[in-house]
Amino acid sequence: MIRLEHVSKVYKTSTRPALDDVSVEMEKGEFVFLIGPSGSGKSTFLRLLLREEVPTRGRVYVSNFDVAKMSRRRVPRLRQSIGCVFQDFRLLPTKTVAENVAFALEVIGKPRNTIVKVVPEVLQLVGLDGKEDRFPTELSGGEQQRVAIARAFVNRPLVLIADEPTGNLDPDTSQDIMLLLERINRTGTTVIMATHDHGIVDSMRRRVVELSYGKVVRDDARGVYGVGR
Ligand SMILES: Nc1ncnc2c1ncn2[C@@H]1O[C@H](COP(=O)(O)OP(=O)(O)OP(=O)(O)O)[C@@H](O)[C@H]1O
Repeated sequence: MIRLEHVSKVYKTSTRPALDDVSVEMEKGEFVFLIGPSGSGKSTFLRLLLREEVPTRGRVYVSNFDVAKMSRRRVPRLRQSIGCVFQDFRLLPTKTVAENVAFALEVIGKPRNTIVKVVPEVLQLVGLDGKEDRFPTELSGGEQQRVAIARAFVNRPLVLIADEPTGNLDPDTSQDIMLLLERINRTGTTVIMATHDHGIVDSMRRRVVELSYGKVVRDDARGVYGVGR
């Protein structure tokens, strides 16, 4: 599903590689935590999957996309197969909950009758039925993240990338968001989550890929956040 082969990334303004000869493979349906200290390369890893950056060396494959080599014209198709969730939710403030989710389908040209059918379904899946007409400012942080997850998932992506999705949430709300990401993962969607949250990683016991100075220093099938720390 996802394969990086000897990937290095050196940003133009930097001498030290942000990623340094990374080779890793993730299967369809896996749940993978990407961990490591600030600056270790997690966001760079995720940006390469989305073709927001191209590697300096190496190959990146997502599903049947040769991400680094594909033409610019095909990039929107790649991005349609990857849903994204961020720490700061990134909702459109002037749109309601339902409109935020519908917008993700409108921009890729889905027909109206599909949109009116699937938006309520996904809002129910994330536990937001009854709140479809609220604006983001009228929601708690946890609810806003649910909207963001609904928006990321409504097009049934192959992969869901979550970059610190619980970074702005309290522990109980974080736990609820993790249950939701697990539920999405059970539908067969590969989930890759960058996080600094020890508690979540330790309680879920999923695959843990640890980066340090741009290198993969650990890859455990049912890992915890810190080994020997
Ligand atoms: N656009 C950029 N231009 C130059 N250097 C960059 C750029 N983006 C990231 N870097 C550098 O690349 C390295 C890896 O950064 P990256 O953001 O991937 O780390 P991270 O593990 O996601 O960190 P954090 O946990 O703080 O989000 C860092 O040294 C960072 O300063």
